[in-house]
Amino acid sequence: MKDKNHFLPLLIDMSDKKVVIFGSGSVGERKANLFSEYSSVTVVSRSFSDTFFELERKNHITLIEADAGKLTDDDVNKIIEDAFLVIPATNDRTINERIVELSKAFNILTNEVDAIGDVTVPAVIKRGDLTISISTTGSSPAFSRFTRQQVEKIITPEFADMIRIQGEMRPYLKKEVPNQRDRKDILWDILESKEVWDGLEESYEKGFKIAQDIVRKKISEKVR
Ligand SMILES: C[C@@]1(CC(=O)O)c2cc3[nH]c(cc4nc(cc5[nH]c(cc(n2)[C@H]1CCC(=O)O)[C@@](C)(CC(=O)O)[C@@H]5CCC(=O)O)C(CC(=O)O)=C4CCC(=O)O)c(CCC(=O)O)c3CC(=O)O
Ligand SMILES: NC(=O)C1=CN([C@@H]2O[C@H](COP(=O)(O)OP(=O)(O)OC[C@H]3O[C@@H](n4cnc5c(N)ncnc54)[C@H](O)[C@@H]3O)[C@@H](O)[C@H]2O)C=CC1
Repeated sequence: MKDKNHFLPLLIDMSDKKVVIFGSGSVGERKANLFSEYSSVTVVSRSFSDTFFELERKNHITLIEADAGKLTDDDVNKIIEDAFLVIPATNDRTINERIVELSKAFNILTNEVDAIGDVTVPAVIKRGDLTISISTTGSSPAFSRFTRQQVEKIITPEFADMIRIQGEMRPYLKKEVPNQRDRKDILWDILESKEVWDGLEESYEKGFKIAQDIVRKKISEKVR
C-alpha cells in the first residue's frame, strides 16, 4: 500500500522527455492530449481513432499499431527503454501490470490508471506563468476536476498581470535595494495593494504605474 503523504507535486521540464502510453481508449486519449502538449509521446495500441492522427499532425507523437499481448519483452523494452514515464492505459490489467514490471526494471516512472503508480496526474490550471496543480492522490478524480472548475472561476486575468508586474520588479529591486527583506516587503506591498489590483482591471499599464509609484515611495523611505 502506498503512503499518500509521500506524494509531492513538482514542476518537471518535459520538453526533452519521452512518454509512452499503452492503449488508446478514453483514458489513453486524455493522457496523450495532455502529455503531447509538453513532451514527445509514443502511443502503442491495437487501433487508433481520428483524434490520434490529428494529434500526430499537430504535435510530436508517434503511433505504434500493435497488440501489446503479442509483443515480446524485448519488443516492449525497445519501445520503453529511453522513456521518462510509461502509462499503461489498456483495459487489460494483466498487460498493464506486465508493462509496469518491465518499466521498473529500467527504473522508469509509471503512471498507473487503475492504481496509484509512482506518478499521479493532477488536474491542471495554467494562466500565463501561473500553474496550479490539484490532486486528491487517487481518492476522487472527479473532485479534482470539480475543484479545478471552482478555482478557475476565481483566477481573473489580473492574476497573470500581477505575476508580470512582480516579474518585472524583481530584477529592478535586486539592483536598487540591497537588503532582501526590504525587497520582499516592497513586493508584498504591491501584492496587497487594492489600488494596483483595481488599476489592473482597467489596464496593465495602469496597474504597473501604480506599482511603480509604490516602489519609488518605498525606495525613498528606505534610503532616508
Ligand atoms: C489515480 C489517478 C491515476 C492517473 O490517471 O493519474 C486516476 C484514476 C482513476 N480515475 C478514474 C475516473 C475518473 N477520472 C476523472 C478525471 C481525471 N482523472 C485524473 C487523474 C487521476 N485519475 C489520478 C488521480 C488524480 C487525483 O486524485 O486527483 C485527472 C485529475 C487528470 C488526468 O487524467 O488528466 C482528470 C481530471 C482532469 C481535469 O478535469 O482537470 C474523472 C472525472 C470525470 O471524467 O468527470 C473520472 C470519473 C469519476 C471518478 O471516478 O472520480 C478511474 C475509474 C474509476 C472507476 O472505475 O469508477 C480511475 C481508476 C481508479 O480509481 O481505480
Ligand atoms: N486513470 C483514469 O483517469 C481512469 C482510468 N480508468 C481505467 O483505465 C483503463 C482504460 O480505460 P479506458 O481508456 O476507458 O478503456 P477503453 O476500453 O476505452 O480503451 C482500452 C484501450 O486499450 C487498448 N488495448 C486493449 N488491449 C490491448 C492490447 N493487448 N494491446 C494494445 N492495446 C490494447 C484498446 O485498443 C483500447 O484502445 C481501464 O482499466 C479503467 O478501469 C478508467 C477511467 C479513468
